[in-house]
Amino acid sequence: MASRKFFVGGNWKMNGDRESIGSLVQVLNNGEFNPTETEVVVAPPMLYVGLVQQSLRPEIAVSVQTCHAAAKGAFTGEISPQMALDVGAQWAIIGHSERRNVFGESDALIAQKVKFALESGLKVMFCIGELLEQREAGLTSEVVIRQMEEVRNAISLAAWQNVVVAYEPVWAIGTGKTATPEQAQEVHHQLREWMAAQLSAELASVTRIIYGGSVNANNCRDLAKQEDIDGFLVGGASLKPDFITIINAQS
Ligand SMILES: O=C(CO)COP(=O)(O)O
Repeated sequence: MASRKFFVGGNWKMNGDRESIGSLVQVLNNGEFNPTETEVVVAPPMLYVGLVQQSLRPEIAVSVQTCHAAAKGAFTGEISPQMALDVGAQWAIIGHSERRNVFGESDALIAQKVKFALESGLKVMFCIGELLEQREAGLTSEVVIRQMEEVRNAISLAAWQNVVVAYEPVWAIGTGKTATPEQAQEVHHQLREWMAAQLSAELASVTRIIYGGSVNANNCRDLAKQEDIDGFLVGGASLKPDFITIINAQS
């Protein structure tokens, strides 16, 4: 098996204020983990990205939670990859289910955003995942593969080296209902097979596929044991000291 560096992202979503974010940064700065074994990235709300970047230990990278597919211009409320890079972010989360389902971002728009972010020099946590009714209708593979295809059609093969794929079943996000290790492994394995067939055997073996959806300090170890689960994208638990336990899930 190819060695893929374990990857743990913390998606803080629209949570926190200066005080609580300051405390969380202290927890992260004091937490023990081995940066040669695990890559750690946190995504604060946009307004705090620069502040977090300045106060956080350098072994933890900073991400934005979305960014637009243009460098600048008349896009009220948006930020560009260039701005993210300017304040020290190295990553963007793109295609999160809340962007897709609450803000109506289409597969096509998300593919454009992934393309533009990568071309601008950001690395991308690209999120995919099915709704509960899609899972119940047996459409999980079809949905996640269609989401992958949009991005495959938009970016070059070389660009995939800066992509981490985050499988986040929508029914597991913020619900306390985690996919079982077997359910997650099944989808991750299908994604890796799709990559081998549609991208290359090399990309299939090196690309990290991480799981998101109610990951916590109790369930992370069993999930991390699965062959095709290369880490996590964590929401609620990334706001707590539990995040340090999750970072160390594989050690
Ligand atoms: O959406 C998520 C991470 O991006 C997952 O959120 P929860 O861990 O709160 O379920």
